[in-house]
Amino acid sequence: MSFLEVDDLTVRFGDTVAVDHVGFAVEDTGRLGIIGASGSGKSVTSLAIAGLLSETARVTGSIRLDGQELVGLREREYRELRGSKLSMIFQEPMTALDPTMRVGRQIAEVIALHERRSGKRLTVEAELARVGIRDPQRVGESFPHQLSGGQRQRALIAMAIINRPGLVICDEPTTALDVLVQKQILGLLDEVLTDRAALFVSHDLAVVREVCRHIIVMEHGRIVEQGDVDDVIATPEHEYTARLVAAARGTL
Ligand SMILES: Nc1ncnc2c1ncn2[C@@H]1O[C@H](COP(=O)(O)OP(=O)(O)OP(=O)(O)O)[C@@H](O)[C@H]1O
Repeated sequence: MSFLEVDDLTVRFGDTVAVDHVGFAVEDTGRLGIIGASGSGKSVTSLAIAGLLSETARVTGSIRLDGQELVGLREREYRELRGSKLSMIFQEPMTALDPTMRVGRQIAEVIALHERRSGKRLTVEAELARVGIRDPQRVGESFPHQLSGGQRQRALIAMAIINRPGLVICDEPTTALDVLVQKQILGLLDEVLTDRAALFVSHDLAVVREVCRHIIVMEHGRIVEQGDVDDVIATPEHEYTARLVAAARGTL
């Protein structure tokens, strides 16, 4: 049994089929890249797994995390799960962080939840240092707008791994960053995702290749190709994948 097993997942918004009979599996230290153009269903797939779709979404099929069925779970149960077994890292850290609260306090809140559950003591400074922040005290005392984009994303990554979740879903985690900082954050993700399962959503093939061995390619809500990332890039079988690879030439 894989750590994450998605079978026959379909998500509808009214008559729109956003995700169409999708299935894949991720082992407990595996990493799967989900790639595709805008509107192909990447985000809806990851939001379905995290239980963060709007109430208008109709989800059918099966999502099993560590053996537990998630489709049909109540919001309260999902919240419990998001605080323990799974977490998400989004594109824009400015919207994911509370602009009115110092970063250290936001991290302390997640730590408090974790300590209540695990009994383990953690400190804000150690958690910020874990994600490569060199001056954790200053960063902890800052408001989000006083930090660089890279520092904000590091703070969010710290929050996402405090509970040591078995699955981390990264949705375009470096898209908002400039190329140099993007490289650093990808290096950090590569490090912090080592002992867990990860889903890595991106429209950028070069980014996915940095961190994932396996990818699925989505178009119009369906998986049109999957396999080893280097094989897919070298010999794309689907015409849509070939176009993605051609568009990414020069960055691969
Ligand atoms: N809340 C919603 N209500 C109605 N339709 C939605 C909703 N969320 C997503 N969709 C539709 O589902 C489809 C898939 O969207 P999704 O956001 O998963 O694409 P994506 O591949 O992640 O694209 P992007 O890279 O732009 O984020 C799109 O046609 C989108 O319009």
